[in-house]
Amino acid sequence: MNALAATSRNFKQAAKLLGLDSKLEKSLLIPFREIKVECTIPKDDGTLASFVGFRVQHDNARGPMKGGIRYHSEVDPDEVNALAQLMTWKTAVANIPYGGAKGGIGCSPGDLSLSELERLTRVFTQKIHDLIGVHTDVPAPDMGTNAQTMAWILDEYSKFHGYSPAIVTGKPVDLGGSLGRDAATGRGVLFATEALLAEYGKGISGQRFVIQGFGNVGSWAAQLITKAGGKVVAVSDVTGAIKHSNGLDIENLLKYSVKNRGIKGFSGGDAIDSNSLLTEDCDVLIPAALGGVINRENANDVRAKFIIEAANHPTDPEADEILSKKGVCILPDILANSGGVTVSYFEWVQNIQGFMWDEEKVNSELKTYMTKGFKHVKEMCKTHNCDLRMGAFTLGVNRVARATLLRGWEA
Ligand SMILES: NC(=O)C1=CN([C@@H]2O[C@H](COP(=O)(O)OP(=O)(O)OC[C@H]3O[C@@H](n4cnc5c(N)ncnc54)[C@H](OP(=O)(O)O)[C@@H]3O)[C@@H](O)[C@H]2O)C=CC1
Ligand SMILES: O=C(O)CCC(=O)C(=O)O
Repeated sequence: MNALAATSRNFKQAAKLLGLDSKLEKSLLIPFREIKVECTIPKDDGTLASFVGFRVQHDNARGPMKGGIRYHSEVDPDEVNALAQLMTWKTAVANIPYGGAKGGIGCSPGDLSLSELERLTRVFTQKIHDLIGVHTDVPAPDMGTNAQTMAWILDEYSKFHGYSPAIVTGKPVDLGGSLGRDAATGRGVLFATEALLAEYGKGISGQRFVIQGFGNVGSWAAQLITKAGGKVVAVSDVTGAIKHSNGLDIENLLKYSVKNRGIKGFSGGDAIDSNSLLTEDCDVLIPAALGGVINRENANDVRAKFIIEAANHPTDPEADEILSKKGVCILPDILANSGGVTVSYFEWVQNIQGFMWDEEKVNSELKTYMTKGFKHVKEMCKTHNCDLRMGAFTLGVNRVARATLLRGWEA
């Protein structure tokens, strides 16, 4: 099932549980605005290359639309639409004053030089600058983009609108980025996992983790889990997968992967088939890369007891059903990975206030938001007698529906 069909299916199930009016349901599902732009750049060798960029602004009932920008070969309009919708429910679950958006460019960032990436980012920003804004739509990093990408967007946007640090979050600290934003999604994953495991009388310490993806989210999650006493027994990235049943040396693996642009060839573990990573023996599985990776093909073989969705939409609804029958507990993306957008909100607040928080304050506020989010989701599970995914969806959708109704429909 594609990402849009899967996300819309979860939304509709939540709307049914909430008894939403059918017209309101339809209006919440349809995006506010879908933008598609053509971006042509001269490559370093002088030839021209064309790319298609997207920004889907899904909903703004609760505040400015917010969400990352992805650079990946598989970016397509349906996927961006689904990811934008997920942002709407995620910001509502986190209870931060935002709506949802997502963007992306269909490209392979690894095949572009730094100057080509800069040109592409600047052209994309030129094409969308009048449709984003500090109080309308605020981009951030996602797969294939990072603080440097945000710095280029900030610079290009500021040429049209005057210096505007709050136009993006996840930017370098030297340009007004927040301390702690880089680690925030991984740290939020740690806090959410702690909250979930505590319900089962368990802690991070002694649990065995498998992590798919060793980029921003996966590598921070691995470092923080290790620091908290967890054992990361297998990890993968695009170059390969590696396993060590006594726990990988994450610090060294990180150094190795930065130096070698991937984990392939790391000598501190055994190389395994990337396809088998998700079905490795472990207590907690953390997908932190692409969507749709846990599906009907492999769900029956998953051996983890808990799945923490650090990636967006890693689990297909068909897999959800299979895993639920197997008794696997899934902490859904719109709660599990909401630490990133939560600290993005802190960054935006700091930019607007013109005041910088120290890292301790950022991390402790993040813990408060993640813990509250988990508690509110559990309350919805109790009210609607549903699993954590539906608990999160009903919480998010209900908050957005209430804001929409309060704002009214008068033209
Ligand atoms: N960044 C953030 O703050 C947030 C991100 N997310 C979600 O988390 C996920 C990861 O994002 P992020 O860490 O930022 O992205 P990055 O681009 O930093 O990292 C992505 C990682 O996934 C790896 N990867 C890509 N394809 C595969 C594959 N087929 N198998 C195994 N690994 C693969 C990449 O490998 P390689 O580097 O070798 O290409 C890389 O290690 C995405 O789903 C994103 O939407 C959610 C909330 C916030
Ligand atoms: O930090 C943000 O604004 C958005 C992060 C994001 O894209 C996500 O949570 O999926």
